[in-house]
Amino acid sequence: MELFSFSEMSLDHVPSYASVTSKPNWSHLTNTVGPGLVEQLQTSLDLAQQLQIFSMAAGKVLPLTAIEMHTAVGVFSAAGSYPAEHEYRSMLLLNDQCLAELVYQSEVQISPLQQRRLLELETQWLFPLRNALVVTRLQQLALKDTLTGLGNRRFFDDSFAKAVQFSERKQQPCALILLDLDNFKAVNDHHGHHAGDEVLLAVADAMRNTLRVSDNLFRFGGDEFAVLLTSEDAASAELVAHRLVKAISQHHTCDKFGVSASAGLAQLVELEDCKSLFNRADSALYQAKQAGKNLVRQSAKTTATVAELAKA
Ligand SMILES: Nc1nc2c(ncn2[C@@H]2O[C@H](COP(=O)(O)OP(=O)(O)OP(=O)(O)O)[C@@H](O)[C@H]2O)c(=O)[nH]1
Repeated sequence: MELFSFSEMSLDHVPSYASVTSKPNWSHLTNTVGPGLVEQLQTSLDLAQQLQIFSMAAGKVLPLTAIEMHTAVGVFSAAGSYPAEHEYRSMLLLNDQCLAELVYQSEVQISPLQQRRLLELETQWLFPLRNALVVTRLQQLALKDTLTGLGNRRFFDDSFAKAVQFSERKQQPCALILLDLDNFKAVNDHHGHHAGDEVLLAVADAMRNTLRVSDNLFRFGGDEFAVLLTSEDAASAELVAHRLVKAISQHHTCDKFGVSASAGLAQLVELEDCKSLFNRADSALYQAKQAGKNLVRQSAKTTATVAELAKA
């Protein structure tokens, strides 16, 4: 069965948005396992928090070591989950749609009676879960570039500020790579906008395939992209930048249209702010373009450079 999918999600799929957000009538639901679960679940629209609330109730039915929830908007694990020998899977269905699949793990065999009691709990979760799924998906859509599915500029600004703050507090490395495609305008001019979009999708694919995690990839619009690296990933940022540039130029679609990418890289230095780090990566990108394109240039990682840029 298909997971509750938002792929073509518009609010038309939901009978009425009001019906999703307004309080449903719970009277038909059995509440034999413990009062208050529905109310507790309704206090949050955060999927991870709802899973946590649910897992506490489920833990009273039997000793569980893990609960994992698979949804169309991601996979979530209850805090402290660890694998065990016995597994039980259950689909959370609402109006013939699968909202989620739950995977329970336990050191002991899960009996039919316990399965039934878990089902009673799951039933109480259906409406709060659907609400949280809708909200999460809308939040995701607001932060994603519609063409490539990468994070958009808004998401970047937010993530960038958080990453810089985190790195300064923890004294950990943080690096920013800005990429701009080379000769992209010619694709639009000679082959049409559709071919241009195909190239942008290919670039996003090449970038995703190059990096371990893709939630730090962004498209600013046009042919500009950014990669935000923190902790140990930031230490190997130069290597990553070279890999990205190579992966883009070697992607068969980019190769077909003669498109490559130039990259500018900057590593955060002590007491530096977002603006300065961004400006240094941007200057390095400019240098890569000037030096002949399809290249990586790195901003000198010195506080003197930062001071000079701040003065400029
Ligand atoms: N197909 C497509 N084109 C876009 C999109 N957004 C912006 N563009 C086009 O992207 C092009 C960007 O132009 P430039 O960066 O100046 O072109 P370039 O040829 O890459 O220039 P260099 O960086 O000097 O190599 C313009 O032609 C825009 O119209 C989009 O979403 N889809």
